Amino acid sequence: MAYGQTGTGKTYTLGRLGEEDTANRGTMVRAMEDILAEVSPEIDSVLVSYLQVVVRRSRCNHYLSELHKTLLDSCISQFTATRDLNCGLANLRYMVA
Ligand SMILES: Nc1ncnc2c1ncn2[C@@H]1O[C@H](COP(=O)(O)OP(=O)(O)OP(=O)(O)O)[C@@H](O)[C@H]1O
Repeated sequence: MAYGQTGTGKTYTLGRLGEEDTANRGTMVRAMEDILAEVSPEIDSVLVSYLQVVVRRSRCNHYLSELHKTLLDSCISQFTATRDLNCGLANLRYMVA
């Protein structure tokens, strides 16, 4: 999990692929590597979901508690879900105006 102001390095820390040097891989990519090393394609299936929360105003605590309530109530309809059909990655995006 990463949180912070825009441009502070969340994607850099979590998502770098490290295509030229594996030492540069991000945390999320390393975790996926470990998981995929343990699965058998014949018998296992792996589902990946990704939740992105965008808070546009400065009253973060108010919106984060709203999000917490939403998650507890399982109001999934408030999320915009997109799915990359090529890789199966689900991107759940919760927008707070
Ligand atoms: N530790 C770091 N070393 C070098 N460059 C960095 C580092 N962290 C971030 N950057 C660079 O800073 C820029 C912004 O980083 P990044 O896109 O990861 O931010 P972010 O928090 O994910 O932003 P947003 O919330 O807008 O998606 C990128 O060009 C990234 O390469």
